[in-house]
Amino acid sequence: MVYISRKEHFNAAHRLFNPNWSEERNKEVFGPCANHNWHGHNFELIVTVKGEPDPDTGFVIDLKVLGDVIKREIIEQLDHKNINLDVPFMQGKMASCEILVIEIWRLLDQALSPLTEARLHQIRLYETERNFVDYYGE
Ligand SMILES: Nc1nc2c(c(=O)[nH]1)N=C([C@H](O)[C@H](O)COP(=O)(O)OP(=O)(O)OP(=O)(O)O)CN2
Repeated sequence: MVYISRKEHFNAAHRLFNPNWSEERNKEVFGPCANHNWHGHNFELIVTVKGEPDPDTGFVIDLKVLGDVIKREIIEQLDHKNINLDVPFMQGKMASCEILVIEIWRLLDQALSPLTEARLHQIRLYETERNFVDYYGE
């Protein structure tokens, strides 16, 4: 089994805000990311798939295909967008990196399944240089 990864990048804005809470409660929980404090991040997205290398090509997956799928399904929807307002798959959801990575997995899994026998293994999403989340579809 070989694990192979592709890194992509997007810039997006968001705020952390629970509409069921008061502004005071939002401020208490989410601090400077809450309420009307819209702000942006330079996200790094690292997608790892796993599989056996094809004997004819030596590829688990063509990295060009993987990159194209990530760009089409994810980057085009998120880059230079407001995650809370502009991104259909995040409507009604909290714009945390945990929820974002779960939704990214769902979309990539759907898109990759018909194209390849390789399977998603891990998605790592950096929200800042120091804050990142890993998801394994569990
Ligand atoms: N569990 C989570 N906690 C936090 C999330 C999140 O998505 N899940 N998000 C944020 C903020 O959006 C952001 O990640 C934090 O920004 P910031 O404090 O500016 O992070 P930095 O690493 O750049 O800042 P330093 O404080 O200088 O390390 C908060 N929490």
